[in-house]
Amino acid sequence: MTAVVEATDVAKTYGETVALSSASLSVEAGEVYALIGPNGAGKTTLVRALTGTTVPDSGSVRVLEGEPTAIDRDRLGVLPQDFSPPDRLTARELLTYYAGLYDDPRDPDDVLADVGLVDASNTWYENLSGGQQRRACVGATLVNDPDVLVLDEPTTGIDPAGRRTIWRLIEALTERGTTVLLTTHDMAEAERLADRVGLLADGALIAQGTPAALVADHAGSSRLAIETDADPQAFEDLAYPVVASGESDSKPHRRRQPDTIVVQDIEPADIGVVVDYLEGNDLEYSGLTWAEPDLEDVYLALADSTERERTTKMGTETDADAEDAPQTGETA
Ligand SMILES: Nc1ncnc2c1ncn2[C@@H]1O[C@H](COP(=O)(O)OP(=O)(O)OP(=O)(O)O)[C@@H](O)[C@H]1O
Repeated sequence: MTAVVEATDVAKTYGETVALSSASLSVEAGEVYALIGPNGAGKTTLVRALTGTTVPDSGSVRVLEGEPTAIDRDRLGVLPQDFSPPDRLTARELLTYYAGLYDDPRDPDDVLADVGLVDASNTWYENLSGGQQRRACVGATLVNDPDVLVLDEPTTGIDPAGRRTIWRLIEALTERGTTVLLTTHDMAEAERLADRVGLLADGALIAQGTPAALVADHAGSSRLAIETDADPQAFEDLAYPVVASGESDSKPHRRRQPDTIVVQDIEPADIGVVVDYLEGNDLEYSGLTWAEPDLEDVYLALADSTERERTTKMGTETDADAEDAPQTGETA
């Protein structure tokens, strides 16, 4: 397989902020690779390094086997996160304008149809809804029928139906061999579209793999959530691991909701065992929900712990700063 998009040990610092510490990834021809990770993890910085709009402090990037700044622009489509086209162009004029930048562009009306904007084609960009604007921006990346598509949060702000339009579009493109690197906060999007997912946290790729492999390695087991006010100790004799996860005490302003007991490692065929246990022990419950682990669980297992470490560290630093700061009545 040929690496079409490649980052090797990319590092980038802004002042004291380490945006990327050492990030390496490789996207093969025809693959969809999704970068996920918390706000500020470095996703956009990596995308910018890969598309030549920022220069890494160290490490190397290659796109279509060349420097990002030297590649044939006809072959690349890039949607920056903050892409902001002129307000007083209609959706059609916008795509026509971008189509005019290429030697052999697609028909802008076909692209408008692809992104579901035919009915809004004569509306000024500034009067399109937020989701329609994002669709127009996605359309602008498609006018040159690129071989490589880099999309930084393509579906942010787009409604669920529109998101599916964009997903189907990306799927159709990949069927024709387009290579796609995208960033997203939508785990369903990553799970549906991506052949491989990379999880960035604090400037480093802490996990990469197919969604299925990441789920198998990091997401834990299938589980059954029981909505009940029963005492967690009442579940001690159940033959499965059980954890209590109640929020009602921490949100006293809300109407009291039942707490949740989560039974882990349980397959659907064994739900009856739990129901029998509940009934045999007179434990009242208002709902049962079984769930398979998914990419969101991977995210929560890996990124949440780095987020907690970061906030704990920030809290410690703030405490230390407060100790260093002059006390009331002291002079600096
Ligand atoms: N031009 C810049 N100047 C200063 N700091 C920057 C700049 N670009 C990014 N950063 C910082 O680098 C870190 C990584 O930012 P980046 O935008 O790459 O994160 P991200 O993962 O894309 O976040 P989000 O999910 O919120 O879009 C952040 O702390 C950000 O504030």
